[in-house]
Amino acid sequence: MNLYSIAVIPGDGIGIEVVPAAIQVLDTVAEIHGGIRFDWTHFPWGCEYYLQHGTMMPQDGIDTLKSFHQIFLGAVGMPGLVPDHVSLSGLLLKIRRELEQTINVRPAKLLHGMKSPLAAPQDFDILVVRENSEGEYAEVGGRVHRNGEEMAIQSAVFTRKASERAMRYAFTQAAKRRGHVTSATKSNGIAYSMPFWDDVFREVSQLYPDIQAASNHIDALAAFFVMKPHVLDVVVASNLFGDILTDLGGAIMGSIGIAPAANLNVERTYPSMFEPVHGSAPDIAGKGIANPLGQIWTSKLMLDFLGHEDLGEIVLGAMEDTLDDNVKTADLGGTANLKEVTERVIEHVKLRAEKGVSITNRL
Ligand SMILES: NC(=O)c1ccc[n+]([C@@H]2O[C@H](COP(=O)([O-])OP(=O)(O)OC[C@H]3O[C@@H](n4cnc5c(N)ncnc54)[C@H](O)[C@@H]3O)[C@@H](O)[C@H]2O)c1
Ligand SMILES: O=C(O)C[C@@H](O)C(=O)O
Ligand SMILES: [K+]
Ligand SMILES: [Mn+2]
Repeated sequence: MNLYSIAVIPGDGIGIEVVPAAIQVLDTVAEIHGGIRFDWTHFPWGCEYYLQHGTMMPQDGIDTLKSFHQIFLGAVGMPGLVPDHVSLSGLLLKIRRELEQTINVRPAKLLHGMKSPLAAPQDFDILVVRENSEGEYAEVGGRVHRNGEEMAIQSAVFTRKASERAMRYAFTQAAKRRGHVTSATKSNGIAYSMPFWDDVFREVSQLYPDIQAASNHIDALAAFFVMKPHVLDVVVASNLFGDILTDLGGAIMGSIGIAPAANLNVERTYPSMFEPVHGSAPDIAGKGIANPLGQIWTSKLMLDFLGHEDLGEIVLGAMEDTLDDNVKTADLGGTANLKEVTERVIEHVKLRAEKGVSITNRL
């Protein structure tokens, strides 16, 4: 029996609703497999915790997380009660940084049964590799003259090490896919960091002569996501550009509510963290109508990272079966609630397993 100890941080808003849904799916998959089990340990960290304790997580929170295999997180943020820069930097960004989850992997592909808001999309399958440790998110800067003519300075940090690491990861992924990497740049407007990013990209691309490399300015690339997403394979981007492109990726898939993500510690020195692209969605929280598919697809990414790609495939297949049945939440134009979608996904996981779609053959 392979036991995976997972730290669970549902967080805030719909995180508290979608995380248990995905856990149910993972427990079902584990039961069917028979040789793996998940041991879930829940941590009530988030904005409510902050309002009680004055911190988003305990002082030794990071050390606590280090003893787990992986982290499964929902979303962080209650902007009405805690400023976003306080909540995100005290929990989400702190974990990404301190556990050296330097790469954020975010797929955007047209699933069976999904309707894209694009009028006539060709099949697309994009993998965005987002640099996750520095760039525009670096904690360098400050605010001065608070009582007078206030000003703020925030510097972006681009190191060769982190840029190269994200790019190498992107090329490695492209080699397993359609062999194409597009770099998001903005060297026509940002005169130091982006030309540097481009130089590193050129150097790294020379190490992978079989992979086609292209560079596009972020503004044009954003338009490509809408006009011709099918031409893109792997996209490598800085922290901020990757953030923006992946909400757009969710949008062209049909809803940000289905977009998955993985914050990877590629060296596996510390746990990685699996959490969907979307946030805590305060506008729909507590109503049981959030789309659980982003969190469920995210659980597939965790299965993949744990080496159970066959199980991950079943989960994604069961999601597509559910969409094909037209069992959809309101963000997808449907009338089903979170519970109904989750139950249908679980049914399809079981059906796929019964049909022997892959589990037994591949064990
Ligand atoms: N990784 C994270 O934890 C993360 C990511 C993004 C935003 N946030 C935080 O979440 C809060 C809200 O941010 P926001 O409104 O900019 O982004 P958001 O992703 O929470 O919501 C944007 C829109 O998408 C909808 N949506 C998102 N997920 C959905 C789902 N699963 N099902 C159905 N609809 C869904 C919401 O209802 C909303 O209309 C803020 O505090 C923000 O900082 C956290
Ligand atoms: O900016 C961030 O990284 C927070 C959130 O928007 C996300 O995409 O995870
Ligand atoms: K999230
Ligand atoms: Mn985002």
